[in-house]
Amino acid sequence: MKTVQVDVAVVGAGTAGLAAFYAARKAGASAVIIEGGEYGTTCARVGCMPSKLLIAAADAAHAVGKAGGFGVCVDGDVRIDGRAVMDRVRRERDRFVSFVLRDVEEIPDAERIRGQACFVDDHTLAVADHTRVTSKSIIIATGSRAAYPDSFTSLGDRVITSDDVFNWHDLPKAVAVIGPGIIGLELGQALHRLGVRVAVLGRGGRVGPISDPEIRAYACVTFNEEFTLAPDARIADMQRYGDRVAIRRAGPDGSDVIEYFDYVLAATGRTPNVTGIGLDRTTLKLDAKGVPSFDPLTTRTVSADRASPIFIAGDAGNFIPLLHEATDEGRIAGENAARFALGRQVKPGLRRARIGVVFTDPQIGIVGGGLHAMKPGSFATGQVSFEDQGRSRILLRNKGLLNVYGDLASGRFVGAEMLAPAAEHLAHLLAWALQNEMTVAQMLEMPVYHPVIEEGLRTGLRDLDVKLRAARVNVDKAA
Ligand SMILES: Cc1cc2nc3c(=O)[nH]c(=O)nc-3n(C[C@H](O)[C@H](O)[C@H](O)COP(=O)(O)OP(=O)(O)OC[C@H]3O[C@@H](n4cnc5c(N)ncnc54)[C@H](O)[C@@H]3O)c2cc1C
Ligand SMILES: NC(=O)c1ccc[n+]([C@@H]2O[C@H](COP(=O)([O-])OP(=O)(O)OC[C@H]3O[C@@H](n4cnc5c(N)ncnc54)[C@H](O)[C@@H]3O)[C@@H](O)[C@H]2O)c1
Repeated sequence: MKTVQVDVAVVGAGTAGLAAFYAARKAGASAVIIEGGEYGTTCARVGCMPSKLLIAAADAAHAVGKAGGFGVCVDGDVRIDGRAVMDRVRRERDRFVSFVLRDVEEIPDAERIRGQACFVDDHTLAVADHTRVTSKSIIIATGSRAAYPDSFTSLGDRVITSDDVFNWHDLPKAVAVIGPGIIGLELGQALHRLGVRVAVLGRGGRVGPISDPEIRAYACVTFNEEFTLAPDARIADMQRYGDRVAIRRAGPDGSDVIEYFDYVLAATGRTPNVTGIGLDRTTLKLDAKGVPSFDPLTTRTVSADRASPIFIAGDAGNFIPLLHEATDEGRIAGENAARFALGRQVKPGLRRARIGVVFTDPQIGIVGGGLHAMKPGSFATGQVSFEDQGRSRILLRNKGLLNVYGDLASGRFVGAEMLAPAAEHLAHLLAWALQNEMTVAQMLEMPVYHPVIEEGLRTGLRDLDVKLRAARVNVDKAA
């Protein structure tokens, strides 16, 4: 058994782990990074990048279908070559992965350890059966994995997760996507646009990360115009039937509907990789899901009896499982783990305004914590529909509804939920305003070009401004 002694040991060489490792070294600590799986990160291998590559192909197919609306006639058959689609997805994915691999290979061999790491105690890790690492502080950056109910396993190789999709060499004919969350909606719509028969089936009525009932209802109708989305599908039974899966569920009129699919794509959520890594041998406090409790500002975990030497970052912490948050948390964890190891004070790091984008069409955008996180009665809502919005109509992308929320007491913008064309851009503008604590009146002083989709956002903000002013007049009158 080899032994290694360092200031900081990072478990997991994903986005958060790499950011943590570089930050710890930059802060003057000696560090090692331990990887139990393949190098390359979830984002590049099976996450953000391949999913957006698949969506890009789907959007190209969709654009051909819409061209007639502009008087541009594509005569003859439009054929989707599934092999070519998947070939590009895998080729470009491999290119993104290669950039990560190049960076990882620049890390000196002595600072990189391969193998599954497991805690022995708060300061010690066993890596596979070959290395024991003793470290002044440790960062858990082990990521997450797709999770689905045990009952799905009876479907054998017919149940797949998003990881499997990006290794396909061709497109199947029919896929049932279970779980209308972020992954289910993105992949479900993309597969549909690529000619796969798709049904996206949920439980309980959720649609992606949307918590505003108006936006959710609008999204549900809009997506259903294109493909089957049943957020509360009431699946009675899923059975393997030869090489296919038969799904029995209640149809709209209450009668039984049975449909057959090549695969069930389980998109029922992800679970942090914190089981089986020996956390029971540490002094960490764990939440109900077995995830270490931690302070999101410092990323330091909470230990039973003293200042914890263990930090956590990225999906492993299950706080905001998004790429840019993994990078931020990794950097904060790396800096703080180094400070702790070198006998300095742990400090809060920068946490940015919350933003979420789902790459459907129209896209979903959430800014702030979402409607469900806001105190009832404390805010007003401004609204805009994109159905008659100038630029959106020009582009034939006039589908969408946006709600913006403003704090009644301060007049500040506090969040938004939308299904909108170019929501990725609208959400960024709004997130920047949120982080700068702008009032709605200040936001309306900002320039808006013509004709652009942002004019729609301005209409929503004007509506909100009127409501905030009216509320203030009422308060003044009452006083
Ligand atoms: C299909 C899909 C699409 C996505 N799209 C987006 C998107 O568009 N935008 C966005 O912001 N986010 C997106 N995400 C989320 C984003 O990919 C993750 O939030 C991010 O990759 C998490 O990074 P991480 O460093 O925490 O985990 P990872 O990159 O998974 O790194 C964790 C590493 O730890 C290793 N590991 C685990 N256990 C051990 C152990 N015991 N010992 C040693 N090593 C270990 C793993 O092998 C892995 O390499 C998507 C995710 C998926 C699945
Ligand atoms: N664009 C992006 O930023 C992006 C894209 C993909 C993934 N991600 C990240 O990946 C994470 C995981 O995504 P996800 O879509 O797997 O999880 P999710 O939590 O967003 O969605 C899971 C969905 O499955 C449903 N569900 C759970 N169990 C079910 C069951 N038995 N039957 C039917 N439905 C069921 C839930 O109600 C929910 O709608 C996201 O939270 C996000 O952080 C982000």
